[in-house]
Amino acid sequence: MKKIEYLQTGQTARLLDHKTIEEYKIPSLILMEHAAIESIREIKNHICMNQKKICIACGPGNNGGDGLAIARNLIKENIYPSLLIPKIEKMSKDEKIQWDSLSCFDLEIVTDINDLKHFDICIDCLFGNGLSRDITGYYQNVIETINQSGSYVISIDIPSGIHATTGKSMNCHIVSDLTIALDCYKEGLFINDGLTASKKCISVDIGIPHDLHSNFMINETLVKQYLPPRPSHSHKGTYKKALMIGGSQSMHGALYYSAKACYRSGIGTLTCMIPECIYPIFASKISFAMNKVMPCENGYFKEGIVPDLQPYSLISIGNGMSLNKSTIQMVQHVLHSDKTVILDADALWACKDHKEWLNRKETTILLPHIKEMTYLCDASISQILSNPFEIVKDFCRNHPNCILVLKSSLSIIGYKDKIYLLNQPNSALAKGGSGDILCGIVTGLCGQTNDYEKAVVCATYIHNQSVPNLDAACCLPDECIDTIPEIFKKLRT
Ligand SMILES: NC(=O)C1=CN([C@@H]2O[C@H](COP(=O)(O)OP(=O)(O)OC[C@H]3O[C@@H](n4cnc5c(N)ncnc54)[C@H](O)[C@@H]3O)[C@@H](O)[C@H]2O)[C@@H](O)CC1
Ligand SMILES: Nc1ncnc2c1ncn2[C@@H]1O[C@H](COP(=O)(O)OP(=O)(O)O)[C@@H](O)[C@H]1O
Ligand SMILES: [K+]
Repeated sequence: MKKIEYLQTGQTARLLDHKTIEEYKIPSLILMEHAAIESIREIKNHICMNQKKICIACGPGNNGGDGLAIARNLIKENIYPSLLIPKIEKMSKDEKIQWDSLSCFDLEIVTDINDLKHFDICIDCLFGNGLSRDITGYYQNVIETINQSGSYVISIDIPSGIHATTGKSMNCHIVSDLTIALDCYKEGLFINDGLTASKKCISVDIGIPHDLHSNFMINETLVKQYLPPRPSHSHKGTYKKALMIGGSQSMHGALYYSAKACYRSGIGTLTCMIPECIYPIFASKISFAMNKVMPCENGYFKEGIVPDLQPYSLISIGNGMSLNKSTIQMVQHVLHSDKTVILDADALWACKDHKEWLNRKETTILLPHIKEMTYLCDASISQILSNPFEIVKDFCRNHPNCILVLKSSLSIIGYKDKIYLLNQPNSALAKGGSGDILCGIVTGLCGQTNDYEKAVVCATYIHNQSVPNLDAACCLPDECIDTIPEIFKKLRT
């Protein structure tokens, strides 16, 4: 079974290493030994090492120390790697200990960088989390030679040259076939140059106490723990009454998708508030939800309407509403209520000049894609793309009762000082309508628990897993929605 996986910046990962060593009194050499043993286990899961020419390229820090510990553990299995090593006097304290522990073995030392071209497998232990400046000269030469060698490249902790926090290449970087992140994934693996620096990324446990972590990768194991139960003896009133506000003449499909996905995800009762011009078509497509029909003007909600929100405990707003004054008025009215609110699509735009509306006592859940995120912060699309984790953290620090899902092929969820990352690209969702489905699943799950953080994590995962058995290019939103029951079933087993 897959395990719980963690996420940190370069700095916070170092802090956790430090805490483990200083407070938990676990020596760094023990962590290094775990790192070596677990890395070898994973390497074997990916490539056969027998009869292969293997080189371990070690840098001057503890990443290099990991490499030497891997070498010693491989010898136990009768595998004798060659080593590229720094000058002994440049080695860190722990790396020197690892080097001394190899003194009784006669491993080949690579002295000519050109010889790096002749290995089947290269284990990259040049730099990890301690990379502090641009790589030039000798190490640049090493990195470029490894990249051109055609070997199967395995990077330990992070591809050398990628900054663990920013994901930016420090002048040059290794491109790896497999990256084995030690203890936790570093944010830099998923952004900027980091995103394409590894073909595959996994993490291994190296003995850092799990309770030190509070930022998670969203995977099946986590979601199984977070999914709200569905007691057999429940009835519709056990769950919440949700109201979905949205729709307009030209976009009636958006609310239809949200409503259908919401019902598929377990809501107790659902009312859809729509402008009257779309009532006939909407009612002909949806029979399970109640409809609250409001006056309309030019195909949109009429300005100045003040709907009664009292019967509902959960309100989503925004899908298919359009950018106009009545949307702003409705969003203002909803955010001034004492209800849990889910803001999506055009409702996010409506908050552009009114961020103070988000300073509410009740929970507000926001589901922006990258463009919509520009309405919520003072950053451009390119600034958000190159720094998404910091943008999400900054927003959540300033809006402590908001749960933010920054959506793209990677989705980042922020709540207070916590971060979750979903990194499972699914291009079936790269279509209009997908966001509306997410809004529906979020509403459905929030209708079954008051732990909205967990509900949003589950919803984001369930949405991401909706892959009909069709080519990704060909899926319709309805077909994605129709996979939701199977995903729930799998999560409950
Ligand atoms: N005790 C710990 O903290 C553990 C650390 N581990 C490993 O240790 C790594 C971090 O170790 P370190 O902090 O020693 O850092 P690194 O091994 O990443 O490298 C730091 C060393 O590289 C030098 N350096 C940095 N940038 C350079 C550049 N551009 N050109 C040339 N030299 C450069 C620094 O002066 C320093 O000597 C982790 O990524 C992980 O692989 C693991 O062994 C697990 C336990
Ligand atoms: N390639 C992809 N991989 C994973 N998820 C994706 C991908 N493309 C889109 N998505 C997801 O689909 C949804 C699209 O939302 P959005 O852009 O708001 O769509 P719309 O407004 O058209 O309904 C988001 O949840 C996003 O994370
Ligand atoms: K490395």
